[in-house]
Amino acid sequence: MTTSSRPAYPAGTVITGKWHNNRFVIRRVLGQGGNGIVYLVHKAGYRNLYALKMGYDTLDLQSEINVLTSLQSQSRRQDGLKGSFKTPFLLEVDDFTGMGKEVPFYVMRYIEGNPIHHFIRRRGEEWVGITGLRLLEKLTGLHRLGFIFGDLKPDNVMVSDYGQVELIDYGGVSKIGRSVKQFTEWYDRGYWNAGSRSSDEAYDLFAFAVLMIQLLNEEGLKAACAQLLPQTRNRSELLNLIGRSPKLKPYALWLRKAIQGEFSGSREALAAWKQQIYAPAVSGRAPGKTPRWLINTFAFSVIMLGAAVYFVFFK
Ligand SMILES: Nc1ncnc2c1ncn2[C@@H]1O[C@H](COP(=O)(O)OP(=O)(O)OP(=O)(O)O)[C@@H](O)[C@H]1O
Repeated sequence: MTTSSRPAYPAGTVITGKWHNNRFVIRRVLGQGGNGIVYLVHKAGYRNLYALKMGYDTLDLQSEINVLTSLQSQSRRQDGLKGSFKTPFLLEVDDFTGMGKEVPFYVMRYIEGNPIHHFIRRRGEEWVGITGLRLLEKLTGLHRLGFIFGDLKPDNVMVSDYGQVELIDYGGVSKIGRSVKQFTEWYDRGYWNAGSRSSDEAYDLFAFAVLMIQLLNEEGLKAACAQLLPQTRNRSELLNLIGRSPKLKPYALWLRKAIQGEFSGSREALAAWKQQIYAPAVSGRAPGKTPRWLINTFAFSVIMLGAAVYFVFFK
């Protein structure tokens, strides 16, 4: 993420929308990136928490808003989509007059959690299989709507304490068939001279594979990037890395296919990932397969989360 330190509004500041007149009270800064500042807010008079993104540049934020609006209207039209693509992510779009100028902002669902690399560091590498699965499901949902995520990187993947995965920062989302809008070197197919920067499902799958390599062998990935010149960088470096890393072994078949662009699409890739992580672990031959206790723990966490939501909202 590009971090710039622009002045942020302090806690307690009330952001009043020019057009809808809704008032949002800032609690704290959640994060700051190249496109804007994201605040944790609550709507005045209510307890529910939201994330409010204030853009530096009207055009950049507007294109992000257009993508979110389009995603939302398409997911409403498509039946059969599960999970967060059915629950609205974008809640409000407005302008705010502050510090002598008009600033665009939008309000979205607050995603409570930690970026995936922090989550894995804290909870252990055996969580890679299951969080990877949840992330692939999100990407597949987006692909079904006709978009690719584009700028897939650990900072844009949040994982809750219950192991649920959410994508944030839709600034890099583009329609399938167009050019990739925003990318980050390591995860970019073009950076590895492994394909074009056109928006296809394989682009996201490539980035997903690099992200998995990073989660399980960051040092190896760093070394590969540091040693190579831009013109000598190529996918065989990644393939070698996959072959050399014992921790990547259980995922090697899948990762190779994604790096070589051999999946017909994300649905096939998702099915293959599922098969790989749910295959019975053969002691000594498949280190790192998602253990049965973890699958059960994850299922239990989801049930507990459902129960907690039920008691908070319906009791
Ligand atoms: N919906 C959300 N819920 C919780 N935290 C969020 C949410 N959206 C963004 N954040 C936090 O704010 C940070 C910056 O947000 P975001 O990545 O959208 O900004 P950006 O300017 O587009 O960043 P980049 O420079 O990576 O493109 C994120 O890394 C994350 O920590």
